[in-house]
Amino acid sequence: MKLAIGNDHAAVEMKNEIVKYLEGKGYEIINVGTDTNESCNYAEYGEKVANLVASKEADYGVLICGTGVGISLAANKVNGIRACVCSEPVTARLSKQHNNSNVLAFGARIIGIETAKAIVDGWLETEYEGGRHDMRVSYLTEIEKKQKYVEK
Ligand SMILES: O=C(CO)[C@H](O)[C@H](O)[C@H](O)COP(=O)(O)O
Repeated sequence: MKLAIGNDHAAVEMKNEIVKYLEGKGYEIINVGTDTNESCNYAEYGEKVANLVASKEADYGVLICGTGVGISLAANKVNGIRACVCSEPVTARLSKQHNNSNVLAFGARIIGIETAKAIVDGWLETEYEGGRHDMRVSYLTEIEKKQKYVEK
């Protein structure tokens, strides 16, 4: 399975640990950066990962910033992306099971590395359940198609 991973300056160290952890489990990683502690814009990295997932160049995406919020907001601007910020594994599992999330986000300034690993494991191990959730998830795509308020 191919995973795209991106982060801002707040999460370089945690990203590196998560990449090492996931590579050790056999996942193929596309690291879009950033790889320096220089202050940057989380939105660029959220966008890069989201585009890799939307284009199917990656199966899933993992995003880390200070809180997970800014970078997930950016990812959710890309059509087809369902990015969820999670600070514990139960929400991460349910975001896949019920919401078919395709991007996982969390905050390096909010959780520790062991919680981050548990979140990633729970999310990657869980399958989308389908059934009653299908029409709800499909409606998210319908919202994307109906957009008419374009901010200039
Ligand atoms: O987008 C965020 C807040 O939701 C992230 O936590 C960023 O990493 C954060 O805003 C960066 O803050 P900094 O003070 O510029 O390091």
